[in-house]
Amino acid sequence: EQQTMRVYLRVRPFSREELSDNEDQDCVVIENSQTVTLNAPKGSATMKSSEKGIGMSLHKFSFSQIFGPDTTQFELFEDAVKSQMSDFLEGKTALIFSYGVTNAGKTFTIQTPKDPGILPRVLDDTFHHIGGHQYEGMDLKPYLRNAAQYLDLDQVKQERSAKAAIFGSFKELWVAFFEIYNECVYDLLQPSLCSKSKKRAVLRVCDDGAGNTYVKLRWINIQNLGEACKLLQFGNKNRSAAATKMNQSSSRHSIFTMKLLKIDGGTVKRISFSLCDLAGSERCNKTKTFGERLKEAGNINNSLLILGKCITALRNNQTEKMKSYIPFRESKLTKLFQAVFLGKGRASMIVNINQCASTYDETLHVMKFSAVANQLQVVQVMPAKPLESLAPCLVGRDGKPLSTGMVDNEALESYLSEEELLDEEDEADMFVLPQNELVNMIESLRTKLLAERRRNLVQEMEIRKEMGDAMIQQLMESEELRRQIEELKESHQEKLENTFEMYKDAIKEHAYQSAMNNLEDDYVPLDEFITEQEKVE
Ligand SMILES: Nc1ncnc2c1ncn2[C@@H]1O[C@H](COP(=O)(O)OP(=O)(O)OP(=O)(O)O)[C@@H](O)[C@H]1O
Repeated sequence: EQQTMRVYLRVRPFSREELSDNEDQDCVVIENSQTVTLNAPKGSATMKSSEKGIGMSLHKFSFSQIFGPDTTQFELFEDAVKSQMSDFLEGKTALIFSYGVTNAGKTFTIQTPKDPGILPRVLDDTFHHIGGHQYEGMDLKPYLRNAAQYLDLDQVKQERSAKAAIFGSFKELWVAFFEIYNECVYDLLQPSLCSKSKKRAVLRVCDDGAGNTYVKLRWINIQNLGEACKLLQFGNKNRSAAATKMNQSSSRHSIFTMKLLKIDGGTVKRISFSLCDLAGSERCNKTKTFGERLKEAGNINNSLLILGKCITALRNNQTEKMKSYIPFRESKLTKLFQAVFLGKGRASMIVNINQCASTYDETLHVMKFSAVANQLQVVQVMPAKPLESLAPCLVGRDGKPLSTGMVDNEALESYLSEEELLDEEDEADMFVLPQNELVNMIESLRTKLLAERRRNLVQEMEIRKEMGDAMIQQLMESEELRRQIEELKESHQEKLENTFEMYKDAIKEHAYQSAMNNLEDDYVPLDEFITEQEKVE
C-alpha cells in the first residue's frame, strides 16, 4: 500500500500592525488552489542574491491544497482533516503537524479554542463518535435496598460482558500532552510542574525492541470536550515559553496525543491521533537569542533540520536504487514519529506562512522544505500488526495483563531524572512491553525455533543418507576392482606356467633333435644322457 503524505499550505492574513508597517509587498501570490508564487521583496537576501545572478527572485510551489487568508477554521478542518479523522475513527493512526516560521499561525491552526482550531474539532468529533458508548469503571453496583457493593475484577468483567451484549463496544479517550524542548521530552500534564522550585523530570524516549518508540507519559482519561480544553489550558500554562524578539508565544514542539480505546468484551483496540505544533523554524540571528535561548534556538533548528533530512532521505529512497540511511534517531522528534513515516499510519503536514516581507527569506526556506515533503510517499514497509497486540492499557500495576480491560494509569507513569536520562538514554525498556505482545512474540519465536529444528533434522538425515550411499558405492567399486585384479593375477599365472611348459617342451625337443643329428658323433652312454637330462630339468 502506498500513500502520498499530504502537505497543505495555509497563508494567514495580515494583522493591522503588519499592514501599517508596510509588510504587504505582494510576496505571496496564490495562483490557484494548488499553486503559489513567492516574489522576493526588495532588501531580502533572496532578492540581493538574484540581483547578483545567484538564484531566482520568483519561486513557484505546489501543494495538495492551499488555504488562503480568508479560509475559516471550519473550512480548513473539513478539507484538510476530515478524511484523516474518519480514518482515525475507523482504526488508523493519524499524525498531523504544523510547520512554519514563528508567528505564521501554527498554534492558531492547531489549538485555538475560541475560534476552534483542528485539535478542539478533532476532540469534538471524537466525543461525537463515542456518543453514549462512554466506558465507565463499573466497579460499584447497587446492592440490596440501600447499599452499594464493590465488585472484584471477575465481577466487573461479567458486568461488562452483560452490558456489551446489549450495547456493543465501549470507547474511552485518553490524552497526553508533552513538549520537546532542547532535545528533552517534558510532560505538560504533570501537576508538580506548577511548583517552580522543582526541576522538571525529563522523560525517556524508549524503544520496545520491535521498532516502536514511546514515551512514558501521564495519560488522562477525559469524558468531554470541556475536560479536554481544560487539559490543554493546563498544559499550555506549563509550556516554558521563551520570549523571543519575534513573538512572545511558544518556541518549542508541543505534541497532543489522543488514544481512543475501543473496548469490546475482553479485547481492547487502541488508535492514536497526534497533533504536533512544531516550534518556529526561525534562525538564531533573526531571533536575537543569547545563552540558554541560543541553545534553545539551536536545538529547535536541529530537530527541524533532522526532520528535513529524514524526509529528504525517505524521498530519495523512493527513487534511488542505493537506499540511504534515514537519521530518525538523531532527534527526539523524528525518533517519536519514525513509525508513521514508515507507513504505520497516515501523516499530513500543514505548512503555515505569513505574507510579511520582513520574514520572506524564512518563509522561502519553509516552502522549500515542504516542497520536499510534498513529494514524499509513505510506503507500508512493516507488516501492520493488529492494534490489539499493542494494548499497554491491559497491563496491571504488577506488570501482569489485566484480562478485564481495566486501565491502570499508574502503570503507565514512570519518570526519570535528567541525570538518569543522560546515563542510559537509549536503553530499551523491555519491562513495559505489553505482556500479551511478549507472549505473542515468545510464541512466534517458539514456532520459528521448532520449524528451524525440524528443517535441520531433515537436512541432517538427507546428508547422512547421501554419505551412506556414497560409501556403499565406493565399497562396491573397490570390491569389483579387487576381483578384477585377482582375475588378472590368475590369468597371468596361468600364462606364465603355459610359457614355462612350452619352453620346457621346446628344449626337450631341441635336445632330442640334436641328439638324433649327432647320434654317431656324439653318442653317449645312457647313464650319462640321463644325468645330463636331469641337469637340464
Ligand atoms: N488564519 C488566521 N486568521 C487570523 N489570525 C491568525 C491566523 N493565523 C494566525 N493568526 C494570528 O497570528 C498570530 C500568530 O499566530 P500563532 O501564534 O498561531 O503563530 P505560531 O506560528 O504558532 O507562532 P509560534 O511558532 O511562535 O508559536 C496570532 O495572533 C494569531 O491569532
